[in-house]
Amino acid sequence: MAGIDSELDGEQRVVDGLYARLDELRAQARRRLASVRRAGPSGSPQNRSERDAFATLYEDRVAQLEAVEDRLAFGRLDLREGERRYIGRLGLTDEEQTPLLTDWRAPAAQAFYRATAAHPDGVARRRHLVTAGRRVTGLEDDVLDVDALAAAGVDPDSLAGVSGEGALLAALGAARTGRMGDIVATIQAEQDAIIRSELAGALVVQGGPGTGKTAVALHRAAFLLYAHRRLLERSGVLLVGPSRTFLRYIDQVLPSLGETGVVTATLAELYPGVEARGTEPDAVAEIKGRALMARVVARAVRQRQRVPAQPTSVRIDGRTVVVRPKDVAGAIARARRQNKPHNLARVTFVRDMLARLADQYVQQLAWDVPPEDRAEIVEDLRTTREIRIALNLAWMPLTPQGLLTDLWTKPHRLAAAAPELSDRERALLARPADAPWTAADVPLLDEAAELLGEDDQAARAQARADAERRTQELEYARQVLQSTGAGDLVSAEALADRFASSGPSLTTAERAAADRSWTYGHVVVDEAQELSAMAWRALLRRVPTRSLTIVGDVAQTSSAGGTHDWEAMLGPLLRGSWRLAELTVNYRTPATVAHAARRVALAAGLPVSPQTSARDVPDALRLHRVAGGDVTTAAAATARELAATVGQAGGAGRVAVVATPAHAAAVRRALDGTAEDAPGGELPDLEQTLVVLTPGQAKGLEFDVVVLVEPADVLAASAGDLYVAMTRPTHALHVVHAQDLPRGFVERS
Ligand SMILES: Nc1ncnc2c1ncn2[C@@H]1O[C@H](COP(=O)(O)OP(=O)(O)OP(=O)(O)O)[C@@H](O)[C@H]1O
Repeated sequence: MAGIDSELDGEQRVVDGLYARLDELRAQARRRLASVRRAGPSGSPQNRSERDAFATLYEDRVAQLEAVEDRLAFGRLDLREGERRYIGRLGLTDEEQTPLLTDWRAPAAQAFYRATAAHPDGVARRRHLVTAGRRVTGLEDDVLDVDALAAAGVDPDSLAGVSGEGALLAALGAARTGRMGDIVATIQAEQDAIIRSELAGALVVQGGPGTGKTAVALHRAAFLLYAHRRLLERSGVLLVGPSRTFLRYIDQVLPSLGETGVVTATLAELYPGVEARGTEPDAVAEIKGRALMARVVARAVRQRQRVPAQPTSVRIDGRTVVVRPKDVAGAIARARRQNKPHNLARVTFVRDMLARLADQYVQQLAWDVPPEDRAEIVEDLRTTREIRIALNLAWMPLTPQGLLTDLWTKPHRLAAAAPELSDRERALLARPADAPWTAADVPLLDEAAELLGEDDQAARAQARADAERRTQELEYARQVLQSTGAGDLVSAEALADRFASSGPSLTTAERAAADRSWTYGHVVVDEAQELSAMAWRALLRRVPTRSLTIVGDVAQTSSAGGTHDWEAMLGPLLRGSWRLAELTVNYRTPATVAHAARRVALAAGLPVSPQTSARDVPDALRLHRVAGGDVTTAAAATARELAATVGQAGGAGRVAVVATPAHAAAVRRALDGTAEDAPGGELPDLEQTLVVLTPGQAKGLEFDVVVLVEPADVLAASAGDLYVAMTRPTHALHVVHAQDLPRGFVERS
């Protein structure tokens, strides 16, 4: 024991030293920030923008250093050659640039996650440091090379971790807080391989519930930003999640890993300027998500380029010009040959038609028209109302919203554009003109925007001017960095960005989120099985390099437009060019519950991935049959009781009731008397001890205890939903039911 105690003391001294250095760096960044702020609001505009840029820079640095307080250092590697390396949340060096702490993402840290006794990778011992605040409370050693340790004179008594819970099991059993935490101290080898997988190409990560897909996706984003900082800082990383609630659940993870610049969005938010608040039946969303809708939208656009049946004669200054169907057909054909988006090609069409009409006009004059007068004639024709109307009817300028509204509200337009759909399917798509946009409309708007284009002449001139200004700003930023010596904190590019945005300060993330045509350096998609073919098209447009991390589970699919087969969905879109990685260990759900969920999913025919559970918990599956009485009242009572015992001092411990929407509303009423202020609703607050959710809302989340209401009804809606609901708890699943349990729920002996 004395050996362990003195080891603990030794580690405490090291950790104290690391925190001291962290405090020093924080103080330094705060001092720099204060001195920039003290400079006051005077000076030339150039000075001011420089000062603002530095202020933001130091603010970011202070925030970053604050975010790494918890478990700053969590590991140590003793290499065979005798070197010792501490692993932590970020890299630290002393004033002489001697390394004190190695960033977990650095190549030098990789062995911490990967080395095994069979493949020690030069490591003699791996040590996990368990800390509470700044105190080292425990150690756990993996001896990978006994001989090397003995040769180095290590006292076997000083080896820790033979007793006590491992760092991983401690993390898995900890009470939940309603916010996802990082797993940086306990990343497992199969996860690490995915996190550090190369940037290029599309990587699909398939894994059952609780295998760490979300955790891995987030750590991978942080890793890629570290390993490819220059590239990704400018182009940005987009993280797509299934709902706002989910994005809120995970929003602490990246900052705790020192990264704040990732754009997060749901698919419904992907089209700037459109808030998709509407809801619609799954059957409607499914039709809108089909790949053939790309053809429908394209056809709808082409059908707005039309040759009139009759000529239109227009009198102008005593002469007659005729908009002839033959001319319109010729002008349409020429404009189409340009292969430009509709609104841009329209410019060619109009120019061509006006030239033809001007020819007619000139032929009626008794004299030769000089070129400068001809331009005037063209202008007169262009501004003549009847001609404008005739040309618009032939080639209408369109907005994506206008085009789509027309399709949903005018049955004849939809019938013409979508002959592939049945009458019943087209009837399903009909809706009133003032109905709000839905999430499934968003990819269609995006598709339309792509085909329609905008008249971008002004935008292109602006882009040229911006490029010129940028070159100057970059040069200036380089000079500033040279003279201030702040090059260790920021690149010239990042500083130039800050100069450029001295008005409202826009980061790469903000600019990317506001720009439909922004292309990201990397896109991470979570719960990717839910995306429809049209959603994928919209997403892939934002990452032309196809550098993607796609994580999901094809057994958990609940949306009708989603997929149960990665190859079927992604094969055609990525032309077969994607690689698959699988996660096989369930870190969340106790084995008993995981087995029950698996049996139910298999009985329902879902494509369940094989997995093993990292642990089991006694009494993890509890069945409550309600004989007489109401199942939702019984569920509310059970949940209230559990919340009282699960909620812990310090605020940890969470209970969720998961039920169909109708049952969820009833449970909420039973809990609080009114539906309005009951826990849950549209945007549930996951930090409450007790929350009521639908399976869709619970997707991707986890709780200490889950109360599942009437699984037969959940199954009737979607087998994927039941699988999701059953796999949310970290400790226990309580099932409250009046009907028989679905097949597979109870193991037959
Ligand atoms: N290596 C690890 N160390 C500690 N905890 C881990 C590790 N891997 C996963 N976990 C934990 O397991 C739980 C499940 O992880 P996560 O939510 O990422 O799984 P998932 O595969 O996305 O699940 P689902 O498909 O249900 O959404 C989380 O609490 C996560 O922190």
